[in-house]
Amino acid sequence: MNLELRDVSVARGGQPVVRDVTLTAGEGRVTVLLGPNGAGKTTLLEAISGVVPAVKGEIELGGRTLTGRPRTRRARYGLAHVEQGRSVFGTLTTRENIALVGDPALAVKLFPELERRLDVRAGLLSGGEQQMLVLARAILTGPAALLLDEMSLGLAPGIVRRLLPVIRKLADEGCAVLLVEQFAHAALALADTAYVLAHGTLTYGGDPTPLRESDAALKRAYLGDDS
Ligand SMILES: Nc1ncnc2c1ncn2[C@@H]1O[C@H](COP(=O)(O)OP(=O)(O)OP(=O)(O)O)[C@@H](O)[C@H]1O
Repeated sequence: MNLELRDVSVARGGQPVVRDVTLTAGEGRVTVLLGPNGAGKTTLLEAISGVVPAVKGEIELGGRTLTGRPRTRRARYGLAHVEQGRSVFGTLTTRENIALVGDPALAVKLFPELERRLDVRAGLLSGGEQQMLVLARAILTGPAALLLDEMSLGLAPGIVRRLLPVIRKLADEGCAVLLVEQFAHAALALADTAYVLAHGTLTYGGDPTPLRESDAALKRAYLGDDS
């Protein structure tokens, strides 16, 4: 299913933060959303999953309207959102955290590293292990579209390299992945489509190749300068 946004605007504290964003995260594709701090990336993902309302525009998943629906309904339609901050149930074990949504053996298939940590309290896992746990849980819900918000925050690049192939495989199996990522180069290496958000508006959308090949093009998009 495609995730489609048309002319979406979002406000925070009464101030417009995202303006008239039109984008598609296609089925079976990794779509990356880049942009400087404070550009509105997190806010846009939150509007898609229903954490905050959109003040304007349409959001659809597989042709079904998400706009105006409660979060639970959006999840039933197949949308999953991994928010910033690696929220695990710290006092439950890794196994218990996974069992809330699915079979721990399937999570271990995705991330064999979790096997020897299954009976450890999730709060005691490393940041990288917690992120694997959070990602595995989201994948086990079988999402049609997955929003990922800065999974790599505070993680070593090696761990990020470990997570990205799992995301690629998920997309190859048909999921529409929309990835917000601060490691622009790592994200672009994976991307089928790239968007750049600067000051709340899109400054780039389409083939990631020019951004991959030219730091100057990437910088121009980040600055919102299309001269
Ligand atoms: N809960 C909130 N209340 C009021 N303003 C907010 C709130 N959350 C974010 N903002 C403001 O909205 C703007 C966009 O923030 P947002 O977190 O969406 O950007 P971002 O691109 O995800 O940045 P970062 O990479 O730093 O997370 C910023 O100016 C921020 O200060």
